[in-house]
Amino acid sequence: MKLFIDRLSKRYTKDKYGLQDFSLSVNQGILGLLGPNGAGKSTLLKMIATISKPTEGSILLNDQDIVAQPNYMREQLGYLPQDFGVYPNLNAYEFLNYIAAMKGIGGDGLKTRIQFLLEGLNLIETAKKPIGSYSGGMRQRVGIAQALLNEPKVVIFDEPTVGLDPEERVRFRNLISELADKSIVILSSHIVSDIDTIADQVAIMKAGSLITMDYPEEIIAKVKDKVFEIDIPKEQASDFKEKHMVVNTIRKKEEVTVRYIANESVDGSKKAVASLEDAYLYFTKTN
Ligand SMILES: Nc1ncnc2c1ncn2[C@@H]1O[C@H](COP(=O)(O)OP(=O)(O)OP(=O)(O)O)[C@@H](O)[C@H]1O
Repeated sequence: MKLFIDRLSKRYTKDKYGLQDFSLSVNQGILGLLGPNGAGKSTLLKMIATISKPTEGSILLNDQDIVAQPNYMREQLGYLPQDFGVYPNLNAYEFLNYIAAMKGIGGDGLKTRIQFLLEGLNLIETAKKPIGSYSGGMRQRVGIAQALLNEPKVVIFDEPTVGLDPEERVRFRNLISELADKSIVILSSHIVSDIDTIADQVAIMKAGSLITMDYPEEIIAKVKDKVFEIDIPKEQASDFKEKHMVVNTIRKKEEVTVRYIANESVDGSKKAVASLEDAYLYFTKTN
């Protein structure tokens, strides 16, 4: 599988671009798309999912132009949109069978597949109750299940972990890791911890553009000499925050430990081991 995106742009109004001049190439595995609100993640994912058309540029799946031939993508696609809607009166079995019918999936394997997904997503116990009675996290898991019904070769999840508790996140990760051996999986989030343990590669976006894309360890390496920690009196913390790019502060009894990013450290600081969170902040705040 190979997805190739070349100079893709989406213009919403005369001078409003949701995405501009965006290029990337991915093969099998998990790509984590990170970016703050409004970065253009959903705009990009909708175009890859053939829900919306680019203003400029091309998207090729295995060298096939999917803007001109969206069915080539649709046949192989599993998509969880950000605003996933459900039919509240259907239970999970009925809903998944309905989606399967819409997608033209049937045959002997369907029942087993639905059972496998409901088990993998911890939905078996509630699967016979109407979806309208589910919590937000449970609905999200039904959304994940519907995207995986057809054993897709391209899986697109727009903010999949919204509403999932830590245990469900682990289940989700396990399910996705298995998929990624054979498929291209693209996940978006604005929360670094949702992405960092699962993604093979990470793309950081901001204001409709790709800032950087690489293996997580390579992205972290780019900030490895720029992350520091310093203990300062509590009353100096807000002044320090104004002058430096602060990642977080840990309050102690008398003082606070401030983690910050800078090209040169302040006297009294010690170097910290950089994380993807640090790199994300660095790339989205300085570029
Ligand atoms: N239908 C639309 N019409 C006009 N502008 C839009 C439309 N959809 C998105 N935008 C704008 O395009 C930009 C990118 O939005 P997009 O939803 O792709 O970002 P995002 O990274 O997915 O953000 P979020 O995490 O908040 O969903 C934003 O400035 C947004 O306001």
